[in-house]
Amino acid sequence: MKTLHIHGGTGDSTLRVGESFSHLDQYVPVDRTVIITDPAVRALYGDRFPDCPIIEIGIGERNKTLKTVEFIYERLIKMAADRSTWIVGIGGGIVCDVAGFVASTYLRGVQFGFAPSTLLAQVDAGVGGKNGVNFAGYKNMVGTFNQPAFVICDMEMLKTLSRADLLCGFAEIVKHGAIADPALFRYVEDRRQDALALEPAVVERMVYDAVVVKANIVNQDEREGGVRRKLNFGHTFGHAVEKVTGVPHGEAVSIGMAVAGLLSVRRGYLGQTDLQRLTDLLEALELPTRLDVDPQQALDALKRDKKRSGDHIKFVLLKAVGEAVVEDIRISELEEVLHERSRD
Ligand SMILES: O=C(O)C(=O)C[C@@H](O)[C@H](O)[C@H](O)COP(=O)(O)O
Repeated sequence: MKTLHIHGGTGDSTLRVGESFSHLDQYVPVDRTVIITDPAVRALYGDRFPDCPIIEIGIGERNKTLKTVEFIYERLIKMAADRSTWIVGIGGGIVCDVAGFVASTYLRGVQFGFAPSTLLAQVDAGVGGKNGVNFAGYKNMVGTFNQPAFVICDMEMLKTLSRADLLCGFAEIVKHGAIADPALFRYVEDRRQDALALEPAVVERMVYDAVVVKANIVNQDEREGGVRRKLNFGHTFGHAVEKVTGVPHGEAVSIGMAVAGLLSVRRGYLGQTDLQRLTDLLEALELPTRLDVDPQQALDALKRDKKRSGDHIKFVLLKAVGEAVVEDIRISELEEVLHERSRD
């Protein structure tokens, strides 16, 4: 097991990569803990949960809502959960987002931790203390910055993931390499077959290196005033694709990274060779890089992004593999790129 720390404004987060989630009882007071999970994760791992009350939420992005949050508040009140209660989210990105948001707001905040069960949640949603829910058609519109006391990344849990879920996690690992760690990017290029076969040492190294990138960025800018925006690489357009097509988050982010790569080339920041490396790697990981959606519909969804201001939007571009920059771009510039791409 390897340990990392995030020092947040509201508290510190200890990230334990390679720890077993069966050791959860060492990190929480079991008699004062409530677990939030979903039925699929409970069916797979419920027999190894510590003996605590469990609140189940529905599976899928459509449950990442204030309605689900309200349902949990009601259950917590019925259980007489008080300020000494701990909340632990065991599940994927949606469970972590909802559990983190509830824990940060119930009684103005109680202690919480995560055991993310998907690769995507281990390297992204579970780490960094940014949790929220969708609202009125806007993605992650209502949320909090608040660090979980601990995050347990148990590699064993990845063995029950579907191929599609696994690939979505690799999209976020590629993102971390692309924005800040060329060695991680190269390692994924070299060892992608072993990673897809879930070779334990290879996956654990990729998770650890990706978490190092995220922790370093969050330690510099917890509340996303500057450098943290780079973690949004591929997400600005990706969220629009996700909304319009309903494709899984990681696939949408993969398309978003390819589009951001094209924009980076167009602006003269990124060389064609590096763009090719990015799209080759995503495709080798069986991730999509092309838009199978009406560009206009995606643009309309993009205009509803919370990072838009007037006719500009904050966009993360690449200067090289391993180096990102955040720029305001005109939506019309993005429109040109999308129309060009859909004509190819
Ligand atoms: O932790 C962050 O900061 C990120 O932006 C990570 C993203 O990969 C993540 O999906 C995030 O939830 C997107 O945030 P949003 O602010 O664009 O809703």
